[in-house]
Amino acid sequence: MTIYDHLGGDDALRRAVDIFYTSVLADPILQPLFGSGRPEHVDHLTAFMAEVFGGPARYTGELGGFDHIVATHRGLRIAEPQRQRFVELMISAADKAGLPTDERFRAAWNSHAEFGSQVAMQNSNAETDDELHPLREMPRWNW
Ligand code: HEM
Repeated sequence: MTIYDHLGGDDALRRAVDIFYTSVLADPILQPLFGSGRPEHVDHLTAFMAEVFGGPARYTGELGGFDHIVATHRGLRIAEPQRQRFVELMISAADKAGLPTDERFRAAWNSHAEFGSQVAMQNSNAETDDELHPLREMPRWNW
């Protein structure tokens, strides 16, 4: 079974991402990066994470794929305290959304947040293509 199926599929993932995004927009450290928010963010982040966790590849097929997510983060200049807060809110969204609590799933969820936020932060601060994170394709999380 994929991580995506284990966590409850699209409904459960979307619920967690929705809670996460609401908490981001209410957070004094993160909100300045996100402004007043974008209505499509929850859908796009849900699609991205679904694909990473073994669900449908809609982010690659319909939403611009990996190159687009790199481009979106470039120039944001994410700082380490913002990256850490992002991870904390992602972890707490899993609790609030009632996602499974088994250690194996939570380790996957948390490590994805940690890794993805490192990639996003590096790409957000890259001034040349050489400074981008070496990851060049959608990551895939497996058990
Ligand atoms: C696991 C780590 C991350 C993932 C999976 C991720 C994913 C995404 C996705 C899917 C989008 C929307 C792009 C689109 O429209 O297709 C996005 C946009 C954005 N992300 Fe990230 N991101 C991550 C980390 C971060 C971090 C650490 C920050 C800042 C602390 C950040 C800040 C932003 C901002 C400001 C936008 C643009 C606003 C928007 O499109 O709503 N991201 N990210």
